[in-house]
Amino acid sequence: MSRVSQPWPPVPVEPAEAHPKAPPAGTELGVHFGECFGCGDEVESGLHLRSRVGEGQTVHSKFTVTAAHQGAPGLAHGGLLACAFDEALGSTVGNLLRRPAVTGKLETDFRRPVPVGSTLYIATRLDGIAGRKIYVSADGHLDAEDGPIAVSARALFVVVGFEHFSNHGDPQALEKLAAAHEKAKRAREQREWEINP
Ligand SMILES: CCCCCCCCCCCC(=O)SCCNC(=O)CCNC(=O)[C@H](O)C(C)(C)COP(=O)(O)OP(=O)(O)OC[C@H]1O[C@@H](n2cnc3c(N)ncnc32)[C@H](O)[C@@H]1OP(=O)(O)O
Repeated sequence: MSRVSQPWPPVPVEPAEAHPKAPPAGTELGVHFGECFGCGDEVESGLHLRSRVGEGQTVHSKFTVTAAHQGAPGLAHGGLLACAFDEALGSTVGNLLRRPAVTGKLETDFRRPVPVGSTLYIATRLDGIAGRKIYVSADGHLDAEDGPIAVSARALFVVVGFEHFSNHGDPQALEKLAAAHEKAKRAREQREWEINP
């Protein structure tokens, strides 16, 4: 099997313009759900991936590989690395486009082993949109933003209605999440009012 990839995006696309209310470059993106394996701070063995908006249609994420993420002794599990990319790519789509979307297809190229203790710096870019289909890709650099590429990924996200999550997920958890977001929004508005009434 050759490493030569198919053209990307695989179909003609429109440029993926960030939503007018997308967070600007430099913004640290918070945890979108505390119990998320990718970013949640309530999951002890999770990835605790952290992301920052970059210039253009990009997001920079990073996570440190721990013993809980091993496949072979001392090395990150490939599926775990794919999970990190799913999170980084999904966070890029959600935050920059502000449209609910789920992963339809995720393709990974594992180029170098990723040892426990190393940090993967994942640079993600929006590649284009075709109707409900959003194409996005990323490179994971080992131990520095300009380190060697250890893993690359390309994905198709498909825009869905919010009912996707209420019909198929846990409605009670969704309500809890919505209430937490509302509380955070009110606190932010209150802070802004105190600074600049
Ligand atoms: C601030 C917030 C932060 C938010 C931060 C969030 C970070 C979390 C990141 C984690 C994200 C996840 O893991 S999400 C969880 C993993 N993913 C899932 O559970 C998705 C499960 N799959 C599905 O529910 C469904 O198959 C869908 C929704 C993907 C598609 O179903 P559908 O709605 O019926 O639409 P369908 O017509 O089939 O597909 C729409 C178009 O996409 C194409 N398409 C669909 N799947 C594929 C595919 N695998 N490969 C090629 N093409 C595909 C179809 O051909 C079609 O093209 P055309 O005919 O239009 O040309």
